[in-house]
Amino acid sequence: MPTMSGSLDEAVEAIAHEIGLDQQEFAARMTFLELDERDHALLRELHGLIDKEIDTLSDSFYDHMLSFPALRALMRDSRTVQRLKRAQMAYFRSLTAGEYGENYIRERLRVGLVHQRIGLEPKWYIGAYRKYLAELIELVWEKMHAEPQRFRAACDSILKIVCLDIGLALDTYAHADQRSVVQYQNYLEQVIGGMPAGLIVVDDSGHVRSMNATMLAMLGIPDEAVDARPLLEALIPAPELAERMAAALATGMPQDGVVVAIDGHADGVRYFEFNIRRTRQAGGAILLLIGHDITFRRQARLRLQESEEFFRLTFSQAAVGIALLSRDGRFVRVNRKLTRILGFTEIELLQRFVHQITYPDDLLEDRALIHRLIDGEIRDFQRETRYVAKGGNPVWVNVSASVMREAASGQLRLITAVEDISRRKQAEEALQRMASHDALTGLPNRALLQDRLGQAIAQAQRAQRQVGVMFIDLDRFKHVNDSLGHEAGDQMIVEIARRLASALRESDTVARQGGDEFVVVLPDLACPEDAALVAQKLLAQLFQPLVLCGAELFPTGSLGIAMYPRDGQDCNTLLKAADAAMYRSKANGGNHAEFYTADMGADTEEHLHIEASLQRALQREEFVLYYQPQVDVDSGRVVGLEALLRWQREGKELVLPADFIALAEETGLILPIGEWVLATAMRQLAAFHRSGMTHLRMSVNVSARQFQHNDVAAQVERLLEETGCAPGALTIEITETLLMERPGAAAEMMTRLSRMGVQLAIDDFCTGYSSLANLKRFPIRGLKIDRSFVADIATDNDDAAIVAAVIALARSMKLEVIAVGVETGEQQRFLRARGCRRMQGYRFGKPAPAADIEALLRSRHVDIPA
Ligand SMILES: Nc1nc2c(ncn2[C@@H]2O[C@H](COP(=O)(O)O[C@H]3[C@@H](O)[C@H](n4cnc5c(=O)[nH]c(N)nc54)O[C@@H]3COP(=O)(O)O)[C@@H](O)[C@H]2O)c(=O)[nH]1
Repeated sequence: MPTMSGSLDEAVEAIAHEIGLDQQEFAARMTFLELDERDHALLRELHGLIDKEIDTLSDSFYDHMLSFPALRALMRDSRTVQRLKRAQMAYFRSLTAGEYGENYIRERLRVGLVHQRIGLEPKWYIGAYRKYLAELIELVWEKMHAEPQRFRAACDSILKIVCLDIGLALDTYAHADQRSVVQYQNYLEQVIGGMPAGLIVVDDSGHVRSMNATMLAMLGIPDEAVDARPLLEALIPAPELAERMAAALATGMPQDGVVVAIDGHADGVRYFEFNIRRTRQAGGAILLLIGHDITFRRQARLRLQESEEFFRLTFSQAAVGIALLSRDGRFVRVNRKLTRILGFTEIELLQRFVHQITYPDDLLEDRALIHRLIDGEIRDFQRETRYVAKGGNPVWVNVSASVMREAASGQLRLITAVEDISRRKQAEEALQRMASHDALTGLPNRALLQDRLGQAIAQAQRAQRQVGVMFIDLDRFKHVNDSLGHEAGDQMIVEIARRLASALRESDTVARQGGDEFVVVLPDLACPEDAALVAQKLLAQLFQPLVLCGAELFPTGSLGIAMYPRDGQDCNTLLKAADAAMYRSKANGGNHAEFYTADMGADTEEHLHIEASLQRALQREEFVLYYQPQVDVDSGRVVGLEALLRWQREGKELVLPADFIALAEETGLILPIGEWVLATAMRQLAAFHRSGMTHLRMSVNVSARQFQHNDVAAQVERLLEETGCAPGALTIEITETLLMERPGAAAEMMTRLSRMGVQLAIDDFCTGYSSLANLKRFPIRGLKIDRSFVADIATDNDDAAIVAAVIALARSMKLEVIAVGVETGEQQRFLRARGCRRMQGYRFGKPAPAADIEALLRSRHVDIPA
């Protein structure tokens, strides 16, 4: 609603000016009312008579006024009534005061203005004048009834002044009212012109009466476009709008939300929404159309719908689980994928908190991250963690989480994407297992063993305890492998692994080192005796019957024990110590346990040193061949030579085979070394033959390992070709053990050699207890009687009997026989007496370099002592 600006005085001044109420006008009004100085004097006289009664007059006047509810409503409280009464009394007094100058006029205008402002309509205050006049005249009558002429004159004066007052008040009232209407119209125009909504006023024939600036702008038409009162249809050709306008006109019902599309705008189709109201005016009904351009709102709503649909589809069909959580972790919304990952229904999940489905071990870390997220320390996080599915199984998931504020509720929400990574984790675990476990037995491998041993040491260090490390090597496993085949060997390893594992505690570790070697770690021991007890238990567990390929075996093992901290402070030292102790056990016959002692350490170091030196020796050509003569004692002729390997280390004494052959076999270096021996011996034999000693034979030792891993037959074939050596002059000496361990492979190789014309002899005959049946299977040309028997034939009846039997056996099988290690005449005679003519020993010549041997050979025969 408009309010009058400026003060009451200013408004009074303005009204006086606008209605032209100056001195002249006032004087004219008084003249017309015949109000002159005589009236002034009479009223002044009257004023003196009634002044004291004015208060009573005022009271009864107000009693009358307050008996009308409409007037009572204007005088809200007693204070207002009192204030008005005082004003009224002042007015009554001024009316008869006889001073009717500028102040009097202003005061009258003020009264009229105030009445207009408070809404006291003229009917009330004219009525009030009537009441007031009636009482005043009665009062005057009381004072002047004795003088009727004077009374009549006084009444006339009172009427004049009251009429002057009424005229002034009515003029002011009417003018102020008119001013309000104008002001209100201005106000409305400003409101309508400035309102953000468009407004169209349409008459009942559909012509536009007016349109506000906003609507003109919305439609993109100039002001003049509506001057001629066009049909609205021409400006907005929309049947829907016309229809709804007709309905509003006919029924008077508001028509809201009428959406109209208007084409032809530079920026494409625009959409308007109208609310239609019918109102009445002089001359008939009119329609008010209040319109809004909803193009952007509509587009925004469509986009919102689109994005909501997009989100809904993405959420429900996502390939990952998605969940909205409240800040305390309650599931607020979940998608289908998440229910599938966890096996819970949507309802079940919405009744749970995320911590209720988190794997207990992961809970602490998950919670900490969620708190940091909620506290704003981090914006998001990603973590691999475990949830617990409905059945209780843990499920590995990759969780990506961030926070958002929900638009509708303003609540903080956690939004999480949950990817099921169980299969990847399983694959990783399988890979990890493969990397840390032995494929055949499933036992921890070397890498994991190192890890477990490291942990056991650290734990024992903290708790002042001891750790037992055991190295176990199966006895004669190679024999099983070679004789029963690799499959049987694998079965045996698996069974041994099972036996060892079943004999140990959960906290112990048994690992496979490779081949037939196992390592056991016993953490948290009080003393070495505890380890000894476990060792006995393990050996007993091994020594249980095992049936492989129909054969019953009783596996045994060589077991070495090292103790932390006594024998070493770190993994490697302890493993080496246990290994050395195992070797000692093996050297002492196996099937028992040995604790590590300091002297074993020295052996081990020496072994390592020799191993490295052997490798260098090959490169530096430090190996040489010595040759020992083999003589026919009857003729005294050197019939053959045995090539014997020597290691000439720079600046050191000659090293004999006993000190390095076993190690060379263990490390595999025997393969290149053996090949070198064969080539050198054959080359030397060819040289001797070329120099005329064509009767000479050459024996070369070939170890079992060479037979297993090198194709000796192929090597010999090639070397025969290369060196020009006569195959019939070459004898390959193999050990009896080789025949026993790999009879099949040995037979095949020997047959090939034999077909080339190469002869074969069994070295160390009788040391391996090979069966006669075996001998018959192989293309053997000769036997060598080991020097260990020869040494004691004079003193040991058993040895003498064995040697005699071997010679007899050889003769009966038509095999050549040669005795080695003949040093004395007694031995020579004994052997000769039993029928052995060929001998080798210091009695006839020690092994010597080729050059020295050549001199001996040139002498054509050896001096055979009697
Ligand atoms: N695979 C290979 N093994 C080889 C090779 N060279 C030798 N060997 C093996 O080493 C064993 C020991 O050889 P060596 O120390 O050379 O001893 C030989 C003779 O020196 C020794 N002998 C001969 N007569 C006597 C004697 O009267 N007294 C005595 N104390 N020792 C004597 O015997 C060894 C020869 O024996 P054998 O081989 O059985 O004929 C040797 O036995 C081979 O196994 C090689 O190149 N490759």
